[in-house]
Amino acid sequence: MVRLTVVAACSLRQFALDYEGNTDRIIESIRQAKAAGARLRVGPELEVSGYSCNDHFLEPDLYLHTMEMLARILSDESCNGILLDIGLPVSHRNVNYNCRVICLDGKILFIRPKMQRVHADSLDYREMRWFTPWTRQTQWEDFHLPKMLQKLQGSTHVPFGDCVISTPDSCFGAETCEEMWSPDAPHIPMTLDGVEIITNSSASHFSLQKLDVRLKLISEATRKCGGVYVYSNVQGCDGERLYFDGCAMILCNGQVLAQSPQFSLNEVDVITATVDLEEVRAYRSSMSRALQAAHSTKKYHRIQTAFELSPDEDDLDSHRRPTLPRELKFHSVEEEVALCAGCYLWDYLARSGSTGYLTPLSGGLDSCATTVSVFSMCRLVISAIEDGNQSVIAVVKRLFGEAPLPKTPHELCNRVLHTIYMGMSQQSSHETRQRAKDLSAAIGSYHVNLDIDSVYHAQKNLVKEALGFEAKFKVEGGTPAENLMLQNIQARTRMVTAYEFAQILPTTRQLAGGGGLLVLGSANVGEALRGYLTKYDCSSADINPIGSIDKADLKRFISWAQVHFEIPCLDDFVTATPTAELEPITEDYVQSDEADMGMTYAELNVFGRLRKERKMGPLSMFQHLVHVWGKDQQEGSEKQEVSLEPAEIAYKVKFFFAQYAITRHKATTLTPALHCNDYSPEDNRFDLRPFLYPSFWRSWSFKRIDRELERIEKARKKSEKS
Ligand SMILES: Nc1ncnc2c1ncn2[C@@H]1O[C@H](COP(=O)(O)OP(=O)(O)OC[C@H]2O[C@@H]([n+]3cccc(C(=O)O)c3)[C@H](O)[C@@H]2O)[C@@H](O)[C@H]1O
Ligand SMILES: Nc1ncnc2c1ncn2[C@@H]1O[C@H](COP(=O)(O)OP(=O)(O)OP(=O)(O)O)[C@@H](O)[C@H]1O
Ligand SMILES: NC(=O)CC[C@H](N)C(=O)O
Repeated sequence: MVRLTVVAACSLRQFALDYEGNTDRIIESIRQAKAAGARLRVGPELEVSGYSCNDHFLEPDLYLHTMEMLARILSDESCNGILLDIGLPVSHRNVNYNCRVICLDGKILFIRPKMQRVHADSLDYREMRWFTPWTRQTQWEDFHLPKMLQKLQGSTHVPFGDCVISTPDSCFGAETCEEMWSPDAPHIPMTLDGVEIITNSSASHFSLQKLDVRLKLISEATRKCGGVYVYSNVQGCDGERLYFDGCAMILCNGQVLAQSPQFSLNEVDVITATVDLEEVRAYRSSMSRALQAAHSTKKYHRIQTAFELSPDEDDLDSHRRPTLPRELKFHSVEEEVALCAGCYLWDYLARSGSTGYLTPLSGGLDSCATTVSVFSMCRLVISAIEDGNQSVIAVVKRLFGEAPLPKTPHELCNRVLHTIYMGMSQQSSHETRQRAKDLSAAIGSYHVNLDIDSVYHAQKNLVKEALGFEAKFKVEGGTPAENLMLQNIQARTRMVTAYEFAQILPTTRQLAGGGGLLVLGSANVGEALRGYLTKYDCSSADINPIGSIDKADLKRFISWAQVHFEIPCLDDFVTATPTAELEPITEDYVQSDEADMGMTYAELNVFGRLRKERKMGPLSMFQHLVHVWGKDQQEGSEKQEVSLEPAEIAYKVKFFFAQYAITRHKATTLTPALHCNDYSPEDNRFDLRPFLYPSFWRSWSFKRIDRELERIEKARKKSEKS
């Protein structure tokens, strides 16, 4: 026996506060879902307002406008004939909720608010600041419709609460994003109460290799409970540092049936799958499950509708077949960096209305990675143009004016990307200057090669003239203060010069589109964590596509791009020693990042993850690393490359925390960075900490490390004696 139904999940390129654009995309997705024969369409979380409205969620205007947009969808007859699960914020009895409105044929069936304890509120989410969770499981009450909806509804109230929908042939229930991630996930009591289809409306951000976790959670849910899972997500940059990586999915009993692209420039991606509800019933028919279901006390109020999910005529339709399981498509870290940064940069360019980008290109790996991210964007855009993507074409037309549309990524790159090398005769090597030139030539960017010596000397002379003091570099016998001042003149001059050229280049090149260029930053996550950057230098920019990515991943990305983007000169960037080139190069001295920082990029990665993701203070980090990096590694454990004495580890941990505390103030002014890693130290959104610390050297936690070190060394001596 079969009972077939077609369900649809969407990835929509929503944009915070773009009410009309968002509604257009919702209606288009409904149209596409219907055209594919779907009986149920699920959209992303808060799709009408956009997810990242932040404190706008506290404004009554927003609730008015989302209701106006809902009225537009309900009164659009082309949206009839399909069950709709739409995400929007709703104010109920003066309390704001993050809701799903379930509708059919121009009427609301019920409103389901996001539930107790499972509002997204960690890392980069702040939902509890704007929304109140619905705390009463399986309970509901009447929602008083605003006047504009009363007419359409033909009544004044609809149910509001933790209910499910019962159709003549099945039952579906909604959980919202984070709810699935929680140990108390609603899909468990729902499925034990006979709900066969779970819809999930998400705004789930991208971070490297996270898709695997997401998929595991959904497949676990349906493998354990049986059932169909229809997962929808936002796509693109909706106005914040987060990139939402789409990838709508439909699963049945733990197997993937359909997946939309994880990285695409499409406005609307709709996927559908034909599922056999009888397979769900058969999967669930075990005594153990039946006993648990019988014991479950959570019984959901069922909102009845006469609308069938699997009309008989569909089963008789000889064309309709259940969708076969498939493997989910995953990308490697390198591909993820290329695609995510490329898509994000395109959204930023398109939505900011800017004319293009400018990258200060130093010949080092980081600014190379930022530059190649823009080239990746150009590749994605050209392929979207070839696919006839109208929204992309409209933006490219704005950028090209009367000129014909570009045919290659290089042509597009020449129009939108400007690279600028700002050398100093004594400090800049021929190699870095040449690498910058070579990369620009390989990707087609508009390149400027200049020297900033005259500005540097003018600045330096201010001190000489005003104070009668001639500052010297360390290698010339200067003090650390002099050395720093001279380095920072260069670093900050580069920032001013970058903005100057970003402002004027579109005029000198007579570019269409108006306005200036956006300046891109390229400080990586390790440098930000260690504070190895000059405050308000060229690391200060408008947006930083690589700010939450570590050096090792950037290296992998560039090595990958060398092959896949066919840019042979990238090899030179990967093999070069990272250097700031702020101090004069002499016969026996070349400035090096890792020597300056007193730690390696690899160590910074470890410290960063332990500090943020594993929530370790100095003492726990020391204790943990003694196990991981220590000489006495556990038998049977994977042998680590590092093998250090406890005293060396104690020193490294202390040194890291001491430097971190001294330079933490720089995190307050970091350029907004595309979020790719959950250990990003950008304190503006992800990592809320003080920026004025007492000295760690005299701290109680460091004294505790000393005491612990003493204990370890005593224990070791004792065991050596015996
Ligand atoms: N607690 C506090 N709260 C708020 N602000 C505080 C502060 N302490 C210092 N400051 C401010 O911060 C300033 C010190 O920071 P900053 O000016 O960055 O100076 P600083 O960190 O001392 O030096 C920058 C270092 O970054 C290195 N570097 C590495 C790689 C690249 C680049 C580059 O520029 O390309 C530079 C450069 O070699 C140098 O060693 C102080 O002069 C003061 O204005
Ligand atoms: N000679 C230069 N010409 C143009 N831009 C520069 C130059 N030196 C530094 N910059 C810019 O300033 C930023 C910070 O400088 P820094 O020396 O810290 O580089 P970095 O973070 O090590 O990056 P990279 O690996 O690109 O050199 C660089 O990412 C780059 O954008
Ligand atoms: N909007 C949400 O509830 C998202 C939270 C969830 N942890 C995620 O990253 O997907």
